[in-house]
Amino acid sequence: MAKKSKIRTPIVCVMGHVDHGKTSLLDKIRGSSVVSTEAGAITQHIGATLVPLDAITHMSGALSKVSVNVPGLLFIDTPGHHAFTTLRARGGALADMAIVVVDINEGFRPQTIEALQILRNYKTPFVIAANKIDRIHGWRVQKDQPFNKTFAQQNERVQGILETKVYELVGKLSDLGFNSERFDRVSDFARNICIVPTSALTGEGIPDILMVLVGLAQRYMTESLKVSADGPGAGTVLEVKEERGLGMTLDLILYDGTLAVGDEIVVAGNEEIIETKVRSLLKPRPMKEILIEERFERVRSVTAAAGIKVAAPKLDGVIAGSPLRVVRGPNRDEVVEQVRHEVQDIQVTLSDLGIIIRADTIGALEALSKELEGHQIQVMRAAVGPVTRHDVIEAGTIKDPLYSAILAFNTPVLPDAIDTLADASMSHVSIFEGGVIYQLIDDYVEWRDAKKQELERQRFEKLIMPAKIRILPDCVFRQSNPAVVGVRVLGGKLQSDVDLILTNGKKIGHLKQIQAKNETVHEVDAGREVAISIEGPTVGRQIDVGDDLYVDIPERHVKVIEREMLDLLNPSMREILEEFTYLKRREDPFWGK
Ligand SMILES: Nc1nc2c(ncn2[C@@H]2O[C@H](COP(=O)(O)OP(=O)(O)OP(=O)(O)O)[C@@H](O)[C@H]2O)c(=O)[nH]1
Repeated sequence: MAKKSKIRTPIVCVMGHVDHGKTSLLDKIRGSSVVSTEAGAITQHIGATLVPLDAITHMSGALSKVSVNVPGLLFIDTPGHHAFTTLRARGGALADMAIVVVDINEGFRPQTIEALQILRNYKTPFVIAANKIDRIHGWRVQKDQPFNKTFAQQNERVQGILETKVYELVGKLSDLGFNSERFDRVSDFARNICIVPTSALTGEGIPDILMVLVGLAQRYMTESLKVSADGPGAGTVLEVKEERGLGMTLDLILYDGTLAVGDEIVVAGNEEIIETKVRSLLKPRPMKEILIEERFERVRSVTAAAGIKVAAPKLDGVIAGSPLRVVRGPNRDEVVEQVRHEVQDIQVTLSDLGIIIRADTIGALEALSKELEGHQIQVMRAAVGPVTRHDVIEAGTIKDPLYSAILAFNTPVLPDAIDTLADASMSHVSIFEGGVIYQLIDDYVEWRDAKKQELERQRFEKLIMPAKIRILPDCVFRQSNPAVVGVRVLGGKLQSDVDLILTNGKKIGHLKQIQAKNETVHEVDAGREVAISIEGPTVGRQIDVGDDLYVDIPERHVKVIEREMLDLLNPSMREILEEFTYLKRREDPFWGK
């Protein structure tokens, strides 16, 4: 089989909402190794599980008349979005394909939608496992059977429920812009996403989901899965671990070429690029040999795709998620440059003005930034690692307060950053933490919108509003210094601390205080009668009983009100504003424009 094709095993990641069955599905796939001897055995790799094609065809009862040259499937053992986004290969996702697990009884939940958005961003083919079909009331379990066999055994009512549930998923997917169908009705994988009803508990539908993945890989990925079997290896570091008797080791997923003992390799360290030589390659021992003292089995070389442990000198400081490349031939410098480039090349679009984002790995940062881009939220700085004091200070000095925020995805906030945040001068800065992208974004958007409203309200409060008043007869309480007179608010909203003019435009003085029923008030609406004190004029000279006065709104306030806040004015205020600007624009048509 390996000779027939130069196509490598596709790498698969399982995603989905909490408790919908990701781990159980992986366990079931792993546990299916108890297949008859003629089928290839499922083998445990480091950080991954290999299911050979023979085992898949055997399980599904599918005949090998379909010419398949995908050698099998390699499942990453860690399920979830985070594994998907964090594990990268050449700037894209390490996983070639994904299973999105959905509890058929619960339907789509936030993380299901998030998984789909991530897969769409990465353009990764995927299949939906409509899981927990055995929970449908009245379901008759047909252990480990392909879907069509078990479906045929169900009564009409149960079949009907399953159909309805599947169509609910089809509807949801359609809302999100995906065409989908139950897998056995799909003829064109390019047009439709396959929904495979499964039970991770009973194994029903598991053979089908494996077959659909093989089909997807076969049809759409054969180009990208081509490897030169003896070409230099390329992989992604899952973890850096110290192992007894071996020293520092790397758990690696090799996704291209081969890796052999004695190969020169290049990986990225915290501070620098590390060049070293493979001392040994280790695989987990099969379960049945568990009594043998040594936990690992040594191999001379591995070919992609595979999960393998690499022991080598100088591995201290290697970053999880780092690329690993084999140097073969004279291109050493080129390979070093490639590794350096891949680590530095964080594909995040940055703006001069925007929020600050932090994440635990390069891949996670990139995923977060892609989502933010989708929400049209600008990012000013993006970095791997915990939130620092410097981040808080930087967020505090951003000009637009709506961007004074830090999003920390799967990464902690350092104690001195928390201290700095507590400082009064940083009270306008917020940090949002979490392990779920959509939640982080929702939290930020909610905060931003509330802040925006608050700022608008404050601005509105500071603006001088239009008002027109008339000095009433028999209510002159004081002639001057200041003049105190009774007035009726003819229209608009009268506020204290404003300048007044006559209806001919002549400046009169400053309205200092408003008294309504012997109490000082800051503003009164149209129709009310109040006493006001005016600094400047003398009653009987500049003003008199029966005079109408306007509040003299400064030109720049008129600009803001007319451009942005007209909707917020009531009809009476709008009417007075029109009269007032008409008066002003008689002399200067562009006044306040
Ligand atoms: N009846 C039934 N129960 C299932 C099935 N799949 C998973 N479960 C149960 O659902 C629960 C959650 O399953 P997990 O596999 O832990 O779900 P998960 O998606 O990995 O959850 P997290 O790791 O917490 O995100 C467990 O109690 C499982 O036994 C299924 O197909 N049928």
